[in-house]
Amino acid sequence: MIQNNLEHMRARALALRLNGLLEHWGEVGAADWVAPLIQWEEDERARRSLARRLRDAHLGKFRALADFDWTWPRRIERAAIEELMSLSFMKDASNVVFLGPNGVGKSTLAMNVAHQALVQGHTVLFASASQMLGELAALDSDSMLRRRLRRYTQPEVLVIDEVGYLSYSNRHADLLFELVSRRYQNHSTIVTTNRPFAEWSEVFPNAACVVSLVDRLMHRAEVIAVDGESYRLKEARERNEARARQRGAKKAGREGVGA
Ligand SMILES: Nc1ncnc2c1ncn2[C@@H]1O[C@H](COP(=O)(O)OP(=O)(O)OP(=O)(O)O)[C@@H](O)[C@H]1O
Repeated sequence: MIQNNLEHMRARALALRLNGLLEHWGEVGAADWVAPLIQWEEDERARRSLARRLRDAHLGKFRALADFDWTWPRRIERAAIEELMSLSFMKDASNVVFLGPNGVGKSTLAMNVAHQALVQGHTVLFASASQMLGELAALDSDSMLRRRLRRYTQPEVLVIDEVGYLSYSNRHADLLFELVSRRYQNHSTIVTTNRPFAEWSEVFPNAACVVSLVDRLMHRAEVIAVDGESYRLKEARERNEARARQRGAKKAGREGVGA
């Protein structure tokens, strides 16, 4: 038992590359202070790794799933979304597509899944479709393009947000196809879009690669459809109603004092 424990601790020290400690393992391996030292080192490295991956992911601020109002959307598959949080879709590099109209929480849900992947130790990159494709299309040297494509190919989860709000050129379509092909069967891609795939030929008009692009994205993909009224509009309406009530209360107060 004690021997097993020592072996296990030595393996952890090896994984941490604590070479100085390993060099003197025969003398100090069984000492009381070794276990906490290894634990501190593991905790600190995990903390730094998460901080680094969070910084590189460019997720920005988002509402946590715990504060998501499941009763607001007319249609939402809560169980399917909660299942996504287990990240099982990443095991076979499946993709996820959040489909629905404006303001129903597609980006928020995608960001929650992406954040869960970060917490579980994966690398993530969040990008808006137009910013990403615009940036790639502006690169005129092949070597820069290859390098930049790698930035979007390597993360274990790439979120491409808001495909479909603008219409794109053939060059944009080719770049998205290139990216999706490189990630295909290697890493998961999460897409948010307001347009069903049947309409992507309008998002990428005249682009020859649209059918192949959709084919690769959809080969292994879970489509999560969310439908309903915009939560942004709901919040704006509630803010206006609260302001109107405040104004009404102030007016009533003034009239009350004057009376
Ligand atoms: N059901 C919900 N409960 C709580 N907040 C929500 C809900 N749905 C959306 N929101 C909030 O509304 C705002 C808009 O949501 P989000 O950007 O995720 O929607 P979207 O579907 O991606 O919209 P768009 O397509 O316009 O980008 C965010 O601040 C988000 O936190």
